[in-house]
Amino acid sequence: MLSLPFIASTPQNIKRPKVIVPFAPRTLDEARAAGEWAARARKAGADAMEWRVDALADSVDLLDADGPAAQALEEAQLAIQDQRELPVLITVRTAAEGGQADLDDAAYAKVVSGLIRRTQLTPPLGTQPRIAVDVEVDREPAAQLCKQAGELGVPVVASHHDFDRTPDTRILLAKIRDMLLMGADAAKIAVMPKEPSDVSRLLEACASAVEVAEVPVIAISMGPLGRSTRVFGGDFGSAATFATLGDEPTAPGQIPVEKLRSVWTELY
Ligand SMILES: O=C1C[C@@](O)(C(=O)O)C[C@@H](O)[C@@H]1O
Repeated sequence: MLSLPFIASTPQNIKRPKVIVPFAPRTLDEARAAGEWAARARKAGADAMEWRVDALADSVDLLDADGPAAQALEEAQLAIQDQRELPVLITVRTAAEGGQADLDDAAYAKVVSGLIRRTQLTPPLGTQPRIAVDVEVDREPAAQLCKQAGELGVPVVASHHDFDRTPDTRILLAKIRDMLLMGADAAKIAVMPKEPSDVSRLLEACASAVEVAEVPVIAISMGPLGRSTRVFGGDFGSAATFATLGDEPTAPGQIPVEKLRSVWTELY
């Protein structure tokens, strides 16, 4: 298994999942503030940041592998590394899964593959990878992207989102199994509950996946109804949770990182 420093992987700290705070700049100017933003995130208690590259989709061409978005990302990663290396999860969330990047499978493969290649070049020689890449398991090139990342030593957090419903438990577990078969270094599911039993079912699926998976599992129930999973998901084996840094949430139900920390400090 590849090391994935921003994901809790030992039973001792599982109750306090790692906190990943999304950074979603919409313009290159906003992206240039990444180093500063990372410093604030670290101070507020983030264990890692997620760079939502898809948020740039309206202002730059994500498909241009050597274009401004890729260069901004590289500059920003260097700036972030100066901030005592807050680990980064790089995500291109497609419109099909609630993101801003309206890409077909071929375009998704091109953008993510380009990021994997650049990511591999970014950490200074001889240091551990501190950067992982999100791969949506439902995109046709997912397996090929996981393979490429594995060959280049870039950890993959495979993901599946459903903003409309919580699929059957059988489907949730099959998604996680697909992620593991593709060689992902972590498996993440974020789904929308319609009723309380959807939330408990998601947590149950998480707990049973954790028993067999050899990599960290992240399970999130979104929206106000699913908020408990963002706070107490660790009790069911979920290895990480996403929280805001005073910015707009990147998914419904996210809570501020400071609030999350203070609840945990009181309870655990
Ligand atoms: O996969 C996830 C989880 C998430 O959707 C959430 O529900 O917090 C937020 C996204 O930014 C991230 O890529």
